[in-house]
Amino acid sequence: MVDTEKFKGIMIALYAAYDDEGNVDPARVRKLARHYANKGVKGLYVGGSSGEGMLQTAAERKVVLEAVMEEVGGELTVIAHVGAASTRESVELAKHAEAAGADAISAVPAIYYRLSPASVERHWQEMIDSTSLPFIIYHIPQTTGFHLSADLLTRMAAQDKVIGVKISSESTYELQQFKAIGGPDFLVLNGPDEQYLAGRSIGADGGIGGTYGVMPELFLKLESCYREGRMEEAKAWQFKINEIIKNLLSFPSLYGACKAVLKLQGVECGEPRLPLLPVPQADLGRIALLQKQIHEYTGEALASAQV
Ligand SMILES: CC(=O)N[C@@H]([C@@H](O)[C@H](O)[C@H](O)CO)[C@@H](O)CC(=O)C(=O)O
Repeated sequence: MVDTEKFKGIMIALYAAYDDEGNVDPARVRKLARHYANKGVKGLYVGGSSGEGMLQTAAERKVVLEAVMEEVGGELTVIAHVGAASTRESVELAKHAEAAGADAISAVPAIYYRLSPASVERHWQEMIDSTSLPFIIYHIPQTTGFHLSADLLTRMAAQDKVIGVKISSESTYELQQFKAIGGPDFLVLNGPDEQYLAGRSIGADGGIGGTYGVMPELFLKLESCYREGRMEEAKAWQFKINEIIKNLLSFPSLYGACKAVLKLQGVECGEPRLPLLPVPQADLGRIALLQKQIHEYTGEALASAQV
């Protein structure tokens, strides 16, 4: 039986970190991972959507995971997203994740081809069978086009190694249904950061999110209010977070905006890889204003923690 406690809480979907020429930069990856370890988050989700795993070669993805493990392995929970277009590459990455010491692997159904449930099941099963690591399904139908059915989830969740699902679809009803299918010990991790509180309230055990990375203190605060039953306060923090997210989503790419904000926080991880667009020069003033707002809210969150 896998102890799932270490997967519950605030898990950052780690951004990709590149040098100024756009190459994966292990030193910047380590600095980014350390930045979050120092903030007190539960763990990192490496190589997912925010991590641009789908835009990197398998060799690059291995370098990223190794850098993360060297910096925070054993200190933070590390989930390696190993999903790739082919099952072969996903299995290669899964085996590498086990050798590197990751705590779990996770994968999207696959990309580009329209796949049948049988095909996705086989794809995931090959990864699951290739290691002794726990497996977390990554359900993100708006990007993969594959909708995880109750039937398939039921079959997957029946396996001991399949410990949970990260659900990035926007339906909290679906989240609640997934929890009901998996049962109380099956992890359900909230994907839409805008609905963290709604997801938690309806059964999520924690969350994995991309925007957590520019405001971890606010999500940690929201989580602690929720745990302590201070729902009105939790709601107020979720609303503040949503102001920031709405703003982040107004830039040409979310990840470009997040990285530009992070740079102002003193952590450089380059621009996103094309086709994800960086922030245009003309929009840098808006990024500065956004960072100012995050800074103010973070100050409030930290001050209220001391009361
Ligand atoms: C569709 C999507 O990218 N969803 C994000 C959210 O963090 C999302 O960026 C946020 O809710 C803003 O819309 C995460 O669920 C994805 C994620 O955790 C990842 O980067 O792997």
